[in-house]
Amino acid sequence: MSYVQNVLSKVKEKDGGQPEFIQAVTEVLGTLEPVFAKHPEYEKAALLERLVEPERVIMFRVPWVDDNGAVHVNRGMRVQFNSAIGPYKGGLRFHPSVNLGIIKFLGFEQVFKNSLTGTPIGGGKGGSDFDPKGKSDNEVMRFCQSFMAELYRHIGADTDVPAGDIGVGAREIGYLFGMYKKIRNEYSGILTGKGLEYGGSLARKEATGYGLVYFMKEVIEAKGKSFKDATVVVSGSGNVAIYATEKAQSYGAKVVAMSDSNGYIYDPNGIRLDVVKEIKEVRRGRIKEYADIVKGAEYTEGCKGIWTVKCDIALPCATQNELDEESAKILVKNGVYAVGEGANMPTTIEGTEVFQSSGVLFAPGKAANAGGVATSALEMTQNSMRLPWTFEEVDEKLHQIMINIYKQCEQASTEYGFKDNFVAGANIAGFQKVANAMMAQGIV
Ligand SMILES: NC(=O)c1ccc[n+]([C@@H]2O[C@H](COP(=O)([O-])OP(=O)(O)OC[C@H]3O[C@@H](n4cnc5c(N)ncnc54)[C@H](O)[C@@H]3O)[C@@H](O)[C@H]2O)c1
Repeated sequence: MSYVQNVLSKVKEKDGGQPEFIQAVTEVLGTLEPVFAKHPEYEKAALLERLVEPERVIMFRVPWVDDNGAVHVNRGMRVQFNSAIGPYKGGLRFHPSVNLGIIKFLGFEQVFKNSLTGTPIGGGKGGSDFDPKGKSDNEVMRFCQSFMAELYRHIGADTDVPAGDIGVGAREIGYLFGMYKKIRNEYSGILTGKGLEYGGSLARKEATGYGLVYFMKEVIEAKGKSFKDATVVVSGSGNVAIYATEKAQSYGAKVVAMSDSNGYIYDPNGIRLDVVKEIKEVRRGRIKEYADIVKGAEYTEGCKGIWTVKCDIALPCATQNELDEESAKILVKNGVYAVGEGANMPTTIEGTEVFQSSGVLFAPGKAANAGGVATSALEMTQNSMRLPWTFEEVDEKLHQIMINIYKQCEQASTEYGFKDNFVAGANIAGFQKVANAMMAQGIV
């Protein structure tokens, strides 16, 4: 058994109850064999064993009181996965599905993604099984305050800088930041995704979606294709989905479908993003309402059906494992030629294999959606300088970062004999920098 396989089987044994984490480790390690063949010194330093073990896992109780005076208790956690190249950085997710395995998978992915951005940030992730859906603003505030009353001792501008993720948007970041400042009496950039009035960065909101499209532009243009007049399907209708749609439309693409966790809308005339933004960003409603407002649009219950909509480019931007083998086969049959992951690990391993074996250009999330965290790093830079950049400055830097990530993936995949395999390219390029830093820093 090879060193890589050996470590993988140990992870499966030790973390058997964490399927998403095992999936993420399997996917990454599966592409690293040639790197270890070239670098036997990594095995001697037990590099992989160290890489798959978080540096620190913090788990804590989050008690809070609802508007009726009832007491609730949720579980909070922060996984500080790897700080070889910078302070831990990664989002907080508030969703009932959150458990340690999911947060570890996200933290593990984050290590490589952050490395790819070329900015000095390590990998971490956190969250809670709290569900903000249906809660009042005051309930969300009390929850966030209780969450930060514990988290504050573990984070810091040079230690760990969390951000938003599913269920953690501008409102939650504001409440979390306010509580940190009150407890510490310190005004520093301990969270990103902040409001513009208190240290946030212009273009952060747009960054993940825009970055995804910047990355896919490089991928498809290298093959002589273009977003102009391409038919695009975007799953989700949250932060990533909305701004991926906006940028794709600005390049002349026709986005015909979007979804939420209940179902999807199909609009043959092209999605009207102003309506989606009104429903999702202002009213916090359901995507279903779109079909009541826009003539000619249809709503279908069940979110998986979105992958039956014929398209040239698919951008899964909702959640993990939303695109499985069956859906991948339908997309291929319908002529999809490129898939770019806006969400983290939205495609199952089997789904990815379908795309790769069918010659579909497949861009994994850790490269394609890295624009969000890259811009968070730019927010950290602006906070340290105490000087904000304009929207155009940030957007230009983001665009350049995405082009660089594409180039790194391209070079690494070609160097190791995986041409056009962006999964291998992203894993190898992301890994290499972290591995070199870990080797330089000794056994820690
Ligand atoms: N926001 C960022 O900057 C960022 C950066 C990198 C990666 N991501 C990843 O992108 C994904 C989306 O994040 P977001 O920030 O847009 O979250 P969000 O909460 O703003 O939106 C998530 C959207 O997905 C929908 N959804 C949930 N489950 C679904 C399903 N099974 N099918 C269809 N739709 C479903 C929700 O209704 C919502 O519209 C997550 O995987 C997240 O980890 C986000």
